[in-house]
Amino acid sequence: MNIFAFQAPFSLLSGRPQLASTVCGTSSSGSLISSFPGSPVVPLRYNQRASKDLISFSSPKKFSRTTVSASASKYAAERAAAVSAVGMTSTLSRKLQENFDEALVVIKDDASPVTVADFAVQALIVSRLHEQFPEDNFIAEEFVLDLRKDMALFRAVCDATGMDEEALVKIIDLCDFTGADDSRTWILDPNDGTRGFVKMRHYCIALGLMEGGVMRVGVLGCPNLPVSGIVADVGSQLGSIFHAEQGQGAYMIAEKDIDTSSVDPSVVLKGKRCNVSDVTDPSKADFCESFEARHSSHSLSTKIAEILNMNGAPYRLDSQAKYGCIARGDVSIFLRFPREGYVEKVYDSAPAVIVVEEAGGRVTDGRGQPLDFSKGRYMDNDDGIVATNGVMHDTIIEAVQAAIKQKAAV
Ligand SMILES: Nc1ncnc2c1ncn2[C@@H]1O[C@H](COP(=O)(O)OS(=O)(=O)O)[C@@H](OP(=O)(O)O)[C@H]1O
Ligand SMILES: [Mg+2]
Repeated sequence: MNIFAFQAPFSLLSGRPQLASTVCGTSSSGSLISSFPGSPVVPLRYNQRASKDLISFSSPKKFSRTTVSASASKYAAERAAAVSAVGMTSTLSRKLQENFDEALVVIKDDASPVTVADFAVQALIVSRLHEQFPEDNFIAEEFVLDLRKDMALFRAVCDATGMDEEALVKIIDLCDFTGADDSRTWILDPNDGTRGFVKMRHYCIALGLMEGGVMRVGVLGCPNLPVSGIVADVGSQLGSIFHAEQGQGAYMIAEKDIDTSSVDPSVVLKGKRCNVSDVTDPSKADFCESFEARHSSHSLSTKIAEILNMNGAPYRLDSQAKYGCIARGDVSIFLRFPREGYVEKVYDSAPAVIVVEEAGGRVTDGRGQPLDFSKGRYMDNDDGIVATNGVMHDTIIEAVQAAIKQKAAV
């Protein structure tokens, strides 16, 4: 199948599903639609690019680190490479979601789905970064083992990336670094929120660079997130890319404004500065959480909201797009409480944390302790994750602890 050959109609409204159960269905044209009861179904069309743009993505112009001007920040070359690669693959993911083929989904051992987009994005980003930064290490979500489970999927990933089978396996196999704290390691979730992706909701391409155990760069590509506001409406322009570098602030750029054929910082590193909200009273704050109740306890977050007199219903959306919404002040609080036994992976949050922090926010575990991404693929954190605009953080942590105690007492 040539994934670039046609552009299926596609619509999406994100929002607060628990206000009234969100209606999801399939339109006569085959596209998934979602809406709130009582409101009209509003078809939204993505900005679409010519297919030749997509195909040229795999061969960007090359810039070595020495091409960065003397005044550029320490990780400007890395940030530009990451923004360019995420911009390119955001557009590819959109095409793959528009032309989603449910026959090409493999179920992994943890019972979660993986798609052509997950593998294609991982392969394209890692091959670009490996070419530019050959000494760097990679931790990314997907493994060759799952790619080999379905030959049709394997071939579709080759088609989408333009890579042959051998090259594809080599690149995906690069992504299981288990080394030391002082290394330079790229951390990638190529399709954060695959369940959202297959259900035509939100997902995110989340990429970060860690050096010496500290996050230095973070980039979030959110193809279905409007460039302003969380909820897509008629005429919304979709495709928000967030990027941040340690000490340099956080920025948001519309996906369509990125020159993905370049990795020159002066060309690529553009956007609007992100600042977290200035809400100081939790009862006036909006919060967000996972769409999937299996990923984060909605009952605990409801209790926390009660303690804080937060009357507004939460925004529920998949992926690290939620952290982008905190960074640009759309919402002020993000709560995440996975079920007992779930082991947090670094790519679930590392790229996003630096984006929120550089926008002035705070991200900790549910006890208020910093998150540690330096121990390899898996994190030692059983306390959930709380992200806020900073000023309310201690108050929210107190409420989290109070809610956990109340729940335990029942
Ligand atoms: N079992 C389990 N428990 C808790 N959290 C989990 C689990 N599996 C995946 N995650 C989180 O799920 C989101 C995306 O993960 P993935 O990229 O693996 O995709 S998938 O949606 O699970 O298919 C992302 O969170 P949300 O998007 O907020 O739901 C991951 O951090
Ligand atoms: Mg993923």
